[in-house]
Amino acid sequence: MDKPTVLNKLNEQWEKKLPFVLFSMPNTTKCSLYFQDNTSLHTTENFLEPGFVFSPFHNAKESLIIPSTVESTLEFDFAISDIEHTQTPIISCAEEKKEHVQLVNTILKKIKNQTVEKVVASRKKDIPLTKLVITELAMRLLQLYPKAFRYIWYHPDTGLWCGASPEILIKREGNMFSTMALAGTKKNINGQVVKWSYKEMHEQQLVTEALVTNLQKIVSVLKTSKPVTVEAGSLSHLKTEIQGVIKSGKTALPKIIFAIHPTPAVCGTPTKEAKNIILEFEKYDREFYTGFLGPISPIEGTATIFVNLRCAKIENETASIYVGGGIVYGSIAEDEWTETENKLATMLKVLSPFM
Ligand SMILES: C=C(O[C@H]1C=CC=C(C(=O)O)[C@@H]1O)C(=O)O
Repeated sequence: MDKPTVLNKLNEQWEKKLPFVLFSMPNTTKCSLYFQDNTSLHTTENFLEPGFVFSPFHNAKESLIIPSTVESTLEFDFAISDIEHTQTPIISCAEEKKEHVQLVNTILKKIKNQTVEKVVASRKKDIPLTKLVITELAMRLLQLYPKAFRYIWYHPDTGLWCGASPEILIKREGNMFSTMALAGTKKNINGQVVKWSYKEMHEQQLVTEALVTNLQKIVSVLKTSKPVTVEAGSLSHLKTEIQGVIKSGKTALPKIIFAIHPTPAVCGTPTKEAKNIILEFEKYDREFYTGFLGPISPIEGTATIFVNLRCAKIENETASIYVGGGIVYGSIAEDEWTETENKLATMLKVLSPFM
């Protein structure tokens, strides 16, 4: 299908307030659009039906799905052309900073008295938009972050979500799977090699350990790489790749997902205690941020599911951008605030023409 036809369909769905999801896999220039001609809200528990699943951070047992059939799928190829790389100044808000610093300090107290070892503290930043052109949003997202998993999801019951995620939760093909432990954040400075501190390496190591421990129950072979530095937009992270073979090829995808979700890259460790702290002390509902999403292939046992990071929700001419960071012993509240400010840049760059 050609690009104008697919973008016209995207526009039509958006104008008529009908559900759709547009996405592109990392390092590809192929873009898919799944759409519905009614506003039914579909859910899935077994992830067997082909489509695009969308799950919240909390209470993710029932995932939303936009089913994909031949009739309800369009695809096009695009070029990574020059796009205006606007740098949007971040307008720091003293009140928001105070709140986030308070949250980080509360978590640091919990770490000190050994209730938890790590908690991911997050917040949302609301930005008024003047106008939103859905096709332009799509093309900016696709072209600005070619290495990320890029998506726009819309359903009248959830509102519009979009993002450029650097993190795979699970990639499965038959009984082979891979995942990654992604944590630690530094802002890229031209020409400088990133140096990681002990605190950042420890913060990332906790994610690797939790993934390995939780996966050991359902896999027969498990291989982990050495941590390496990877770029995600204007940031760098530490990443360990984990690959393996699932004990029984028939193990259902949700079983694998729920063995690891939510990982300490988005929640903390131990999981239950970290999640309770998040639900009690974060002053907002994460909804789909730090949930998971991605396409389930019609080929049984094949799916790539991502973590919903570097994302925003757009509703009533306001974009809410979601950002967070891992807190461990030795974290400094002021630095954690700066890290979340730096993470805002990913979606601010996409949204800048609409602000
Ligand atoms: C929770 C987020 O990032 C996670 C992924 C990479 C690095 C992270 C960190 O350095 O804390 C976070 O664990 C976010 O971007 O909102």
